[in-house]
Amino acid sequence: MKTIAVLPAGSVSDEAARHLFRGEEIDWKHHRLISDVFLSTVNGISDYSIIPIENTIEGSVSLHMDWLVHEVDIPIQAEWVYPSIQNLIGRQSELLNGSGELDYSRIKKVISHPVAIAQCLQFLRTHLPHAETEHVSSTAEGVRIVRNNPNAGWAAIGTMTAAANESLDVLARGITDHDNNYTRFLLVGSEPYTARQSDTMKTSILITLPEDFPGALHQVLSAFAWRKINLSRIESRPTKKKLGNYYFFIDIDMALDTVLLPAALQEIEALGCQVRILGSYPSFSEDKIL
Ligand SMILES: O=C(O)C(=O)C[C@]1(C(=O)O)C=C[C@@H](O)C=C1
Repeated sequence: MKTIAVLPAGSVSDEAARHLFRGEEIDWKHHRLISDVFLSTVNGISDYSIIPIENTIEGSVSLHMDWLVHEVDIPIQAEWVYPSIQNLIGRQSELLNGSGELDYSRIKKVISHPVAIAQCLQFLRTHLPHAETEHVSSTAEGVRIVRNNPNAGWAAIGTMTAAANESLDVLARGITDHDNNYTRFLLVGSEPYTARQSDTMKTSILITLPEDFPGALHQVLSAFAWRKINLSRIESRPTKKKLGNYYFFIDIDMALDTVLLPAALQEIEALGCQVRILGSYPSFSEDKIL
């Protein structure tokens, strides 16, 4: 049986993980903090960790990308997308006005993961402009805090699963700014993921450019372009070593052993760039796994 580390039960990560591994018997290790999710696999307690990496509305989850690059060295073994459906959760009985209707003005604080709050800004501006927001380590953690603090006038943003787990009410359903709100998740660990096959493979690499080499990025991109190698993402992040120094996180739409790719990477190394392979893995789009 595989052991998999993930954010708490009822988080979007937990729902997404159960979806990818449906039908399999898994020993789930739930952690409050994403750092502990990573470390569980680093320390050999889990076979894999589940990491949310990018969201339709909010973009890349920088903290998680930085952990993947700076703090740990575990390969990516799969990626998949899963819908992030957020709801306003609380205790309805505490929030009714004299006519027995839900009264948003009674909600003083909304607690959730910062990425989930960012996905629901229009709803918050429209219905809860007076409420303060508090960031916590997962949507499920926010729901747990609301459950533990009755009569405080607090609500959380989270999943229907978390509301059911904590016996709270769903005060408003589907409150994200856009309906097509998906999160891309990574499965990291030392063993390849073989439970499902995908006809789409990806390779993620990290490129550090040589200093004082005008046009280096242009030359790197040319190495892919003239071979007609498609890149699905390119993003710069600070190296954290010197102000103004960046590395480039690049997703390539092919497996590492595809004929053209090793030659492109050799060409890039010959320019004096450092290339780190973060993984070569199957990619599952929502219509393939839903
Ligand atoms: O807090 C959760 O439920 C998570 O799984 C984390 C996370 C994230 O880190 O982006 C994942 C997806 C959601 O859209 C919001 C938060």
